[in-house]
Amino acid sequence: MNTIKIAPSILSSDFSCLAEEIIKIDKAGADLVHIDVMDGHFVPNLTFGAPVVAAIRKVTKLPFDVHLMVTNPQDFIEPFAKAGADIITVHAETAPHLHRLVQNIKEQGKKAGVSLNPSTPLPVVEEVLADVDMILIMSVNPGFGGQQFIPGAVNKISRLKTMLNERNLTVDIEVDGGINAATARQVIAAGANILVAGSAVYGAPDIAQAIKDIRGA
Ligand SMILES: O=C(CO)[C@@H](O)[C@H](O)COP(=O)(O)O
Ligand SMILES: [Fe+2]
Repeated sequence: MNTIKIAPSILSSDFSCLAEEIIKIDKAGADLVHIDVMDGHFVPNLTFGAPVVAAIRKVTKLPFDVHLMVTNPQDFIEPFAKAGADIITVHAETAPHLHRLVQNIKEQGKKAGVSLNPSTPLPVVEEVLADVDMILIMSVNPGFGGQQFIPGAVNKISRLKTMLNERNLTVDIEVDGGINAATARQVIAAGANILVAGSAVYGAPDIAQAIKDIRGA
């Protein structure tokens, strides 16, 4: 659990050459490809659908970390699973039947993640902690890349880590939004082990160095 994984978000990549942008992070040492799926409803933006994921599945063997920011995640689990997702994360705010959704993801043979917006309290996931593979703590309000890190995420990660330790559970803690070498240091110290970074990776002059700096923070 101590290995830090870096998941560059292709939201910050150049969509006109998406395949090359993914090959670039693969060669630069990324551990996962973070794919932000936005529906223009849960969040004010539109991004990728399952056909895009199926198309880019051909260009890399890196695991696909699909972050579903959609109002009706139950309709998208199977399409994204079939398209080649490895981890499927749903937002707790979109899911009155969160336990069922987590089971649906696992029935597809995929790892199940649950995400929390900055304003959503941790106890919302307490009852599914034993069922999930990953909790994604949002450190920005979802919808856009390039936003500023919300410092309250650090304490939230620490409290989640304590909840997991108390229950003797091994669950990945992913953090997403405003991650760079400086904020990475804080979230790693708090207990996060998967770090999403969009603009800090794709906006860097040397992508491999940026990944190295975040991992080593
Ligand atoms: O889910 C989201 C935004 O909603 C993220 O995955 C962003 O794409 C992260 O971008 P940076 O904050 O790292 O630029
Ligand atoms: Fe994301």
